[in-house]
Amino acid sequence: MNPYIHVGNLQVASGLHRFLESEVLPGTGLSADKFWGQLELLIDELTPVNQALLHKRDELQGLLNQWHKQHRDDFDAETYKAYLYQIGYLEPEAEDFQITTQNVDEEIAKQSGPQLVVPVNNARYALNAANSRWGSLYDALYGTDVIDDSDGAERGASYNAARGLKVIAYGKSFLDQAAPLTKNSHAEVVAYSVADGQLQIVLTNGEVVGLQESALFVGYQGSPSSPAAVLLSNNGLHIEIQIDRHHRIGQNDPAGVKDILLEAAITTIMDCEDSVAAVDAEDKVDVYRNWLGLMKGTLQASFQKGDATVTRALHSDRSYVSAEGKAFELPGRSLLFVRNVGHLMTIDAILDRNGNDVPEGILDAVVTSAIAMHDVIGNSLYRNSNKGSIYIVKPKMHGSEEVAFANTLFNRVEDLLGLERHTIKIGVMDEERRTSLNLKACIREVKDRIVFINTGFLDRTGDEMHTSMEAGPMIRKNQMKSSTWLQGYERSNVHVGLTCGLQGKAQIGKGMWAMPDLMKEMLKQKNSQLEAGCTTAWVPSPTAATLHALHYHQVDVKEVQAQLLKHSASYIDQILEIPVSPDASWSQEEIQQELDNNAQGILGYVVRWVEQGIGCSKVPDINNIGLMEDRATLRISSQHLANWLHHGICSEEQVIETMRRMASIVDNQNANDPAYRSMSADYERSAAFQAALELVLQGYDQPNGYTEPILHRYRRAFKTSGAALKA
Ligand SMILES: CC(=O)SCCNC(=O)CCNC(=O)[C@H](O)C(C)(C)COP(=O)(O)OP(=O)(O)OC[C@H]1O[C@@H](n2cnc3c(N)ncnc32)[C@H](O)[C@@H]1OP(=O)(O)O
Ligand SMILES: O=CC(=O)O
Ligand SMILES: [Mg+2]
Repeated sequence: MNPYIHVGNLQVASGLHRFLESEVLPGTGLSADKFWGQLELLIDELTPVNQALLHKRDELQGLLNQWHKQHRDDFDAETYKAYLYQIGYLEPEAEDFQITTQNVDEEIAKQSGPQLVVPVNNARYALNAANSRWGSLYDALYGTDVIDDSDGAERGASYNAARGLKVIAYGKSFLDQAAPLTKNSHAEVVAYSVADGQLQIVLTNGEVVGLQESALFVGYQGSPSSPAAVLLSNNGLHIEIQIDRHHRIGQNDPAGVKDILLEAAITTIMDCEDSVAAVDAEDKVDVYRNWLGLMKGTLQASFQKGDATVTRALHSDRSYVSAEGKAFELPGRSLLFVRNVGHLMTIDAILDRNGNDVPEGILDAVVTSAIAMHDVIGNSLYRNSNKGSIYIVKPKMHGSEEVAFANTLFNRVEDLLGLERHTIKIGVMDEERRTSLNLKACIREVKDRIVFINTGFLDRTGDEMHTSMEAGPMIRKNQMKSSTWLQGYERSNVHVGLTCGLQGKAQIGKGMWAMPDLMKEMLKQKNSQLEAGCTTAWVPSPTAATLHALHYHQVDVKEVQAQLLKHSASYIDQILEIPVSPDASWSQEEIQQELDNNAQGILGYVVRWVEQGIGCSKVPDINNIGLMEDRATLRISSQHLANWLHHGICSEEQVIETMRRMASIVDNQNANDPAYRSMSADYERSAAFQAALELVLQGYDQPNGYTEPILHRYRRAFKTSGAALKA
């Protein structure tokens, strides 16, 4: 436990105090005295506002519970809607406006491409993510199920040439789609060269051809007659054809192509929130220190990979010669956002004048912005924002008052740090029902600093269930994605974003692909997000970013948005359609299957969260498909069980029996992890098991169905008593 240092009326955990005074503030031009003094004022003034907003959430939830209880047998959509207006849950339609955000980097304002999310406290992954601006298409194809195993093309311990041939064929057909030749195929090319500013391409039959659209050729590396790389640009994303006739792949390729490098994760979210388990000052400093390393460009991670020790650092920019013969560079790294936590939690890293924990969202805003000042003022080995902006993603806000509060907080942080107004930009997660319904009013509150809206459909599904908990038993989890409310929410988000003028100025983002191993399926499905008008969509890994980049070569998002802008619509009625089952007529087998699946996901995730401090895990579902689980997916599973329990679809005994049975399965799944503690050995003494059970049995009472309060409590207890429990 960190002892506290008294600064003014604040008490600051000594580890955090040391970190701020000796690592963050030096080089920013800020004096520690001024920093602490201003922080105290900010905490004094904004904490009560934050608390009042949380109080309003509870009040509204209470009113909704009551209304649904009274109208179970006579639900009427119009009466319901009128009531939502009456209690202020639905806000009056905001007047038309256009956002006016300035100094937004091209990656956000102009380029459409994948957005990667990564737990920032994992330096190895965070660096990998930052470097995922470019990804090897050949590696991404070879290593995933996009290439099938038939005809001797399985993945094995060593390179399989049969699989390699399929990869190369896929890569060349991608080039034919993104940058077609005037004749024939990239598969028939024997040489790429540059002459008179044009790409010249020699085919196997000796014919010299060019690109159908010659402007797609934008540069090269090496000599014009025998380039080491040919750089193309399509739909605003770059493609680098890498040539090396001595390389083990290039030597067997007629044109010497060894790889196709794709511009992939254009932006990355360094996550302090749902993929991270940070419950005290010590954890928060770990989170912040990696963000500092990224903002100063100094972060490194050393780890064992096979027999080798790898040291990973940030990549530098990439150098090319343009078609006209001028040297130029392209960014080597993804543009970084940082996701702060929401308004809900407090943390004892700092105690206020009354000795109370401070709101964690306030702490995050101050510290992550102070850290990002190193980038803004040029204290960094590499530049993140060329426009001098700080990009913060703010999650889990409910309605426009809460967004206005985030705006006030960011104003205050700018004043504290001496930054120009609106240096701190905001990405608004549209992931709570009250925000989806009032999105226009929400955007209006931050119209001078907004740089994205994003449909976080996972949290949003959790909120959907909790908000309407009393309306009845919810449909099964896997039916949610095709339900009316969710379709309406996705469409509405794009529509509202476009009408508020986000195109060309800010991202309209869509949610996570949560099946990290099913890349073939992702390639089939995830282009639909672009066809629905988003400029970016979330991926869980660098490999997924590289593969998802293919979609942006297929779909011209600008064109899609131009078409969508021609239509006006309101989706409120669709969003308000509550996903309760009309008859709840599931068989006992179906019910048990749903319980098993939810319980397995909850336990598999919670056990690593509570006992190992891992905030994002790949957990097999009952069909053995590895799912990305984070706090948002936990919110869904726990709320779903809580809802069925509340409505008597299952009993408490059945939940406990299911959880116990699934705990054994999860134990077996983790059998090879030496740090793992069995849950089934002693359910009563297993902190993870008890936390998982409480998330369900007490799920009804959790604020908005959030999982943080229970997770934090158990993790903190485990951190102090864990050693004893392990013995
Ligand atoms: C609802 C929401 O809020 S979604 C947003 C929160 N979710 C996320 O941030 C998801 C982030 N993704 C992850 O944490 C991981 O991909 C997981 C937990 C899903 C799977 O992790 P693992 O089981 O370790 O993945 P796997 O073994 O397949 O791959 C590991 C490799 O991929 C890399 N990797 C995986 N995910 C990421 C990532 N998000 N960013 C960077 N690198 C990554 C690792 O660096 C590692 O490569 P290395 O050995 O070269 O370092
Ligand atoms: O944060 C993303 C979500 O889906 O929730
Ligand atoms: Mg979320």
